[in-house]
Amino acid sequence: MSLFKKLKEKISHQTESVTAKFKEGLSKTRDSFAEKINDLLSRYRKVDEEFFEELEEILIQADVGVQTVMELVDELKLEAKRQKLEDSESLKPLITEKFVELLHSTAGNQQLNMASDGLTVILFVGVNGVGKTTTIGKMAHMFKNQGKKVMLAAGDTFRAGAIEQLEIWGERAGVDVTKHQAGSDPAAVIYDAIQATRKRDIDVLLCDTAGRLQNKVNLMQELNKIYRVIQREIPGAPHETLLVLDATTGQNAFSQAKTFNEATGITGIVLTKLDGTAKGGIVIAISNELGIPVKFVGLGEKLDDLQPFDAEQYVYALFSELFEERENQQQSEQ
Ligand SMILES: Nc1nc2c(ncn2[C@@H]2O[C@H](COP(=O)(O)OP(=O)(O)OP(=O)(O)O)[C@@H](O)[C@H]2O)c(=O)[nH]1
Repeated sequence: MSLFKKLKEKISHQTESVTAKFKEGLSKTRDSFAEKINDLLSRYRKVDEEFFEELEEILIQADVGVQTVMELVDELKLEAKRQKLEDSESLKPLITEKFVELLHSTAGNQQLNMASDGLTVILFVGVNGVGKTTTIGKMAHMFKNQGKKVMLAAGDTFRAGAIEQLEIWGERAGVDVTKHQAGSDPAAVIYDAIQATRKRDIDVLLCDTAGRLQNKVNLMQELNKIYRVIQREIPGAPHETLLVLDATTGQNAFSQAKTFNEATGITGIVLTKLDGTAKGGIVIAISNELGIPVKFVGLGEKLDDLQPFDAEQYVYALFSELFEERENQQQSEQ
């Protein structure tokens, strides 16, 4: 069975709408990526050093990350040699396979860690403008659809407008928001929110925080205080600390991830605005080079555009047209 068919089979257990979302959300990346790879394949019948160099270039341009690209291409070269693959066409399934392999081996556990009993607390960190508030709103909607009772805590008391913005998302998702006045202590907001969850039998508490990267010491102190409050109230919490990163910022996302990871232990990444970039290869670079799993991706602005990250769906969305087109072409030539 061709790799493409295997991939298709693997994702067939999911609903078509998820496949469609990934395809639509990754259309910019696919368009530039697929076009370049198609062009490469048509120019090189036989693979040689130059072919691999050009492939490296394409992957780096898609923000896959230099270190990851080197690893990937070295493995491809070795595997091509081992399997005695010489024509470029036969290398294509191998490229896809390596992408999936890499994502599986480095991405770690993509499932959200939820409390086995009682309240699950999820902390969101990240700089302003990355889509943190939007992500919290989308996630509230997702949990609500799963039948869970959700509450939001307006822990970004620093940025003007952040509390109101969270309230708007709370309304949209139909969930309550615990808030204090702007400028108040974020740890106190989160403490109050935890007390409120007890009265209202809440399953999941999603906590916003301020993203003041300019001052790492402040950031650390603030987050540590929040942690202490949460841990004292709910043993084992927070169950997740999710770093929200904007895919369109490319390499900037890396430095943010490094700083936040030093300031606090990140358990997962939410990569937003993947639909807004042609450089969607950043997912691979982030999971491979930072060793932190990408747990969710933002594929659009609507409430249901936040999707659990799925390596197969991602690779299928990037490569399916390329495969389908080529397979159809080959069939019509036969
Ligand atoms: N296309 C697209 N837009 C997104 C996505 N996620 C967020 N956005 C948009 O990004 C913009 C910023 O998002 P916000 O959540 O308002 O960001 P913010 O409030 O500055 O973020 P924080 O300060 O991090 O809370 C908004 O216009 C969102 O609609 C996504 O996955 N795709």
